[in-house]
Amino acid sequence: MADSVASEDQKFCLREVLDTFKLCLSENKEVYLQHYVAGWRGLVKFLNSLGSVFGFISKDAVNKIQILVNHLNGENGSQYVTIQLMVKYELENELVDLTKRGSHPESGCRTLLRLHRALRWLELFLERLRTSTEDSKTSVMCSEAYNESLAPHHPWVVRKAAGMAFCVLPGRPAFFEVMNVGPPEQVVAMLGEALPLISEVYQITEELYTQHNLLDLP
Ligand SMILES: CCCCCCCC/C=C\CCCCCCCC(=O)N[C@@H](COP(=O)(O)O)[C@H](O)/C=C/CCCCCCCCCCCCC
Repeated sequence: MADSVASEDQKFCLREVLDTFKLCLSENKEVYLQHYVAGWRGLVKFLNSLGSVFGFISKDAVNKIQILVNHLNGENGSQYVTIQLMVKYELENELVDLTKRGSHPESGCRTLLRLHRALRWLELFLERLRTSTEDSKTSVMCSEAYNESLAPHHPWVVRKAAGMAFCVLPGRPAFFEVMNVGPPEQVVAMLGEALPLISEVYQITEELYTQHNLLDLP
């Protein structure tokens, strides 16, 4: 019984991730960090269900999620409720390494930037998935999205490892099944619902980081 509860808990559900991203935005278009990291946690469940080849990616994502959770639960947690507050607080208190890595390797701003770039990958990948046909290859869609988003920020060795992992991605039918939504038409409909939300969260973060010149944090 305990086992089946645990495995249900670990099971990915696209609806859950969608709901979490809906909760991300406040009325004033601020991004709640708690829901942002919860969205990533949900996505990592998906990644984990694809097998150990993706372990190095999952590990990095979990590590970054944990850094942000530690900020949220820390003594200055109230400064991390939204990413807008986080940016203001960390910049005003000189808690961000702006030009080279130094004494703040785990700043919220730097850590979130890595996930923010990955969110762009997700947006591009899901859009390809949404408009794909039955015989489209997930590995191709995934690597195209990766090349347009994360790859320019990764060293050769990471790009190589990521490329090898993409090659073992399951085909579109199996992929849709893991999403745990229902038949392909429903998956496509739900992707259509999820994408504008993900895109809005991405755009708001992008504008905030642009305003503060934070898009190249080391
Ligand atoms: C809706 C369901 C379908 C899609 C579900 C996708 C699930 C994806 C879940 C998580 C994505 C992983 C997020 C990875 C964050 C990477 C952050 C990053 O860029 N880290 C690098 C830089 O960090 P620092 O060294 O500066 O601290 C780090 O070097 C990266 C290491 C690991 C490799 C990252 C490769 C990322 C590939 C993203 C595609 C994931 C493929 C998933 C396949 C569905």
